[in-house]
Amino acid sequence: MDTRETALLLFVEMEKTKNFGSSLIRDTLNKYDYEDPREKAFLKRLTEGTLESLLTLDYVINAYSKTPTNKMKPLIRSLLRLSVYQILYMDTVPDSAACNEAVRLAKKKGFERLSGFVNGVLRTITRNKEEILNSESGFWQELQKNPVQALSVRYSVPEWMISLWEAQYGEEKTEPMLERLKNGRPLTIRLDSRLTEEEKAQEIAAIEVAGVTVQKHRLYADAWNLEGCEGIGHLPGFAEGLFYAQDVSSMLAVEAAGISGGMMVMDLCSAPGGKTTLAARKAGSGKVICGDVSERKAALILENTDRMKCSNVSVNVWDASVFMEQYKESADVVLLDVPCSGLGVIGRKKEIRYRVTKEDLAALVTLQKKIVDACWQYVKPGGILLYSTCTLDVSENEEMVRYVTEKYPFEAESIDPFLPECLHSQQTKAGFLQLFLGEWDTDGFFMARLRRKK
Ligand SMILES: C[S@@+](CC[C@H](N)C(=O)[O-])C[C@H]1O[C@@H](n2cnc3c(N)ncnc32)[C@H](O)[C@@H]1O
Repeated sequence: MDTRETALLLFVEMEKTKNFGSSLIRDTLNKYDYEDPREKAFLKRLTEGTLESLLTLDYVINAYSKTPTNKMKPLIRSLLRLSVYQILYMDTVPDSAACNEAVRLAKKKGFERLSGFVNGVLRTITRNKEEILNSESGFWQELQKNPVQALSVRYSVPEWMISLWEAQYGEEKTEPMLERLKNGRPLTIRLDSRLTEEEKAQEIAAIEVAGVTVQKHRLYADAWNLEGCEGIGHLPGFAEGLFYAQDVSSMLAVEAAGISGGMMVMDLCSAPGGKTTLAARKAGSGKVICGDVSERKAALILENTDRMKCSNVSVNVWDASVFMEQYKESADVVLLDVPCSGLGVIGRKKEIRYRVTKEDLAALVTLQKKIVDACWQYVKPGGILLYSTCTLDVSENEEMVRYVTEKYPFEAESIDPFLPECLHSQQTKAGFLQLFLGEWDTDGFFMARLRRKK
C-alpha cells in the first residue's frame, strides 16, 4: 500500500461526499487489514490526527500560502493538510520525507504544475516549525486578539460552537471541555447485569488477557473503560452478549427513568439499541416496545437485542413524530432519546464538529418538538417521560424541557435517587442533568425526568 496516497484519496473522498467521517477512516483501515501493522498504525494516526486538527492546520497553511485553503483544489488542500500534520505532529517522519512525498504525490495525481507551490509552502512551514509549535511565540500573537478564534484554531473546534457554549455555559465550563477533547474518549462497556459477580470478574479477566487495559468507571458499577482496544467485535464475550459498548451517560439516563420489573416501556428513537438493551434488563417480566425511523436502523436494534438476548423487546420501524393511537397512555416509562446535534460526542465522533452547523440546531429543535408532541401521549398518567440528548445546547435541552412542562401535563422531578451522590446538585434535584464533556469521564449528555400529572 502507498500509505500517504491512501490517506490522500480518503480525504479527497471525504471532501467530495461531504462526509467527514471516522467511519470512512474505519472502512479504509478494515480494507487494509492484511497490511503490515506498522503501515496501518501510520495510516490511522495520520488520518485521524489530520481530521482532528483541520482548523489548526488550515490556520498554519494560510499563514504561509498566498492561496487560502478554501480556494485551493481539493486534492492540493488535502495533500497540504496531511503533510503539515506530519511535519508538526509526527516525530517519526523526517520533515524532508513529508515534503518530498507531498511533491511526489502532487505530480502523480496530475498536479505537476502545482508541485512547486506545495514544495514552497511545506518548506516554509518546516523552517518555521519551532515557532509554530511554541504557543507563546510571535506566530500566534495576532490570533490572541480574538479569543474565540484563538480557541477555535487551538482546539480545531468551529468558532460558532465555542461562542454558543461560552454564552450558554460560561467560559469556565467551555475551555476545560475543549482541553479534555484532546484526549478523545475511551471506549466504555457495560457488563450484562444478568451475570453473577464471579462471571463479571471472569469476563473482565478474559478481556485483559486479550491485551486490553480495563479500568472500572467511577460512576457506574457495571461500567468499565477499555484502553488499547481496536474495535470490540473480536473481544471475548462480545458475540455471546456479555457486554454492550455504551457511554456511562446513557446508562445513567436509563437509571434516571427508574424502570423496574414488570413495567411497560417505550423507547421511541432507539437505534442502535443501547438504552433499549439496558431498559429490557430492568423491565424483566415487563416489556420494551422500541423502534426507529428506518428498516436499516431497526435491523441494527435487532442485531443488538438478539446478541444481548433481550427476549422482552419488540422492534418496530416507525416515525416517532407521528402519533400511534394504539399506544395511547400505555407506557409506565417513555424513553425519548431524540435526534440531536450531538455536540456532546465530538470527542468520539470527531467529524461532527465540522458537519453540524448553527443553522442545524433550529431544524433539530423543530423535529424534537414534533416528536415530543406525539410521544408524551404514550405515558400513562403518573408515568415517566425520560427526555435525553447527547448534546450541549440549551435550545435542545433545558428549553425543550420547558416546552414540555409548559405545554403538556408534566412536571420535572428529582433524579437524585437514581444517580451517584457525587452528581447531586440543585439541577438534579430540579429534575435534570447536563453532563459536560469529559468532566465526569462521560460524553456531554443531557437528561430530564418528567412525571405525567395524574
Ligand atoms: C440519539 S440516537 C438514539 C440512540 C439510542 N437511543 C441508543 O441509546 O442507542 C437518535 C435516533 O433517533 C432516530 N430518529 C431520527 N428521527 C426519527 C424519527 N422521526 N422517528 C424515530 N426515530 C428517529 C435516529 O435514527 C437515531 O437512531
